[in-house]
Amino acid sequence: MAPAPNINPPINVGHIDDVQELRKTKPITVPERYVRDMAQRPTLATSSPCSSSAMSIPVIDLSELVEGGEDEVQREVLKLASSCEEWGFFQVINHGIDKELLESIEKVTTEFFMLPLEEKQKYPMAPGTIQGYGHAFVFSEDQKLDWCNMLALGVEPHCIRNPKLWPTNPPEFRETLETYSTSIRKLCQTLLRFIALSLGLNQDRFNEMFGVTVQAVRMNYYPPCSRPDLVLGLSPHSDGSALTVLQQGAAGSSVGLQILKDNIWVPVQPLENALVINIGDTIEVLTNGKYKSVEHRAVTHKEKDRLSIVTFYAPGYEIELGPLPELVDKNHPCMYRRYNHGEYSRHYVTNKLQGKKTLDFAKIQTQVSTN
Ligand SMILES: COC(=O)C(/C=C/C1=C(C)CCCC1(C)C)=C/O[C@H]1C=C(C)C(=O)O1
Ligand SMILES: O=C(O)CCC(=O)C(=O)O
Ligand SMILES: [Fe+2]
Repeated sequence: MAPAPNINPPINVGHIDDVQELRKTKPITVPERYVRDMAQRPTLATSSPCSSSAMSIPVIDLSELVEGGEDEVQREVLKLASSCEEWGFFQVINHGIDKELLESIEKVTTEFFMLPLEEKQKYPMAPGTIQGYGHAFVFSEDQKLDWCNMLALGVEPHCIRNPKLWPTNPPEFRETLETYSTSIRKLCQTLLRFIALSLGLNQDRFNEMFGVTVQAVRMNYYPPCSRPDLVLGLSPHSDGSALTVLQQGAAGSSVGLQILKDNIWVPVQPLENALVINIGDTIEVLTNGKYKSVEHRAVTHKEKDRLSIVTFYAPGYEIELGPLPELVDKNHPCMYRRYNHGEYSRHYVTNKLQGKKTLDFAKIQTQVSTN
C-alpha cells in the first residue's frame, strides 16, 4: 500500500542558539542566523531623530474615563479615538492595576529567565508550536532569528492551557500569573468599552460579541547584544489579538519597542507605571480599517537587557469576524471578508512574523484597473 501523504511534514528549524547562553559564553559573537539583511537592520533609539515628544505615542489617563465628569470623559474619549486612529498605540496611566502586582509579575518572570538553561528547558516549545520556552514563528533552517528568549503560555479559557508548560520555578510564578492575568483581562474589557464609545458604538458592542475570550501571555527577554545595529530583538509584526497589553521596564530601562509610523520607526519611551496598549488585527477588521493594528518590532541594546510581558486578548475561536455593519457605508466600503477567529489564529501561528502580511488573510483585494 502506498504510504499516506504527509500532511504535516516535520519542521526542520536547524540549530537554534539560546541567546542568553550565547551572551554568557561568547559575549561578542553574533551568529550569521541573527544578522539581518541591510534593509531590515534597525535604526537605534539613541541615533533616532524622532525621540521628541511630537513623535511620542499618546498617553491616556484611564481614571479620567472611569471616574471623570462628563467633560473629562468626552475629552479623553476623543483623545482615545485619535490615538487609535493615528497611532494604533497608546500608553495608559492610572489604569487601576496595583504597582505591587506589576512588580511581582516582573520579578517572577525575571527569576524564571535567570534560571539555568536546563531548568527552563523543562518547559520546551516544540518546533512549529507556540507555547513554552523557546523560539516561536520559526519554520525553516534559513530563517533569520530574533535576539530574544521567549516564554509563551495560553491562559484563558482553560482548554488552551498546557499546564505542563507553566513553570513551577519560581514557586510563586503560577499564582502571580493567574492574578496578573485576571487584572489585565478586566483592563482589556474596560478599554474595549471606551474604544466602542470612541467609535460611536454601544459601549458593550465588542465585549458582547467576543464570546469566551482567548487570553495568552508572551514573556520576552532580550539579553544585551554586542552588535545591536545588526540584529532585531523581535521581527516586525502586527498582533493577531483584539487588544495587546505590554508591560515593559520603567523609566531608566532600555528603550526597545519601536512602532512604524509614516514609514519611520518611532521608539516607545517607557513611562513609570504605565502599560502600553495596541490595537490588534481583530479590531482593525471589526472597525473596517478605521483603527489600524500598527506594525512594531523590538531592538536590542549593547549593554542593557530588557524584559517585556505581553498579554494578547482576543475573541473566542468560534466567533465570526468581519467589519461591523455600522462602520461600512458608501464612503467606507467593506475592506475585509468574514472569517472565524479560530481560522485566523491558526493562520497567524503557522506563519512567520512578517510585518502586516498575516492580515492579507482577511483583506478584500481591490481590483486594479488596467485601462
Ligand atoms: C508566541 O505566541 C504568540 O505570539 C501569540 C500566541 C498566542 C496564543 C497562545 C500562546 C496560546 C494559544 C492561543 C494563542 C494563539 C492566542 C500571539 O497571539 C496573538 C495571535 C493571535 C491570533 C491572537 O489572538 O493573539
Ligand atoms: O518587547 C516588545 O516591546 C515587543 C513585544 C511584542 O510586540 C510582542 O510580544 O508581540
Ligand atoms: Fe507585538
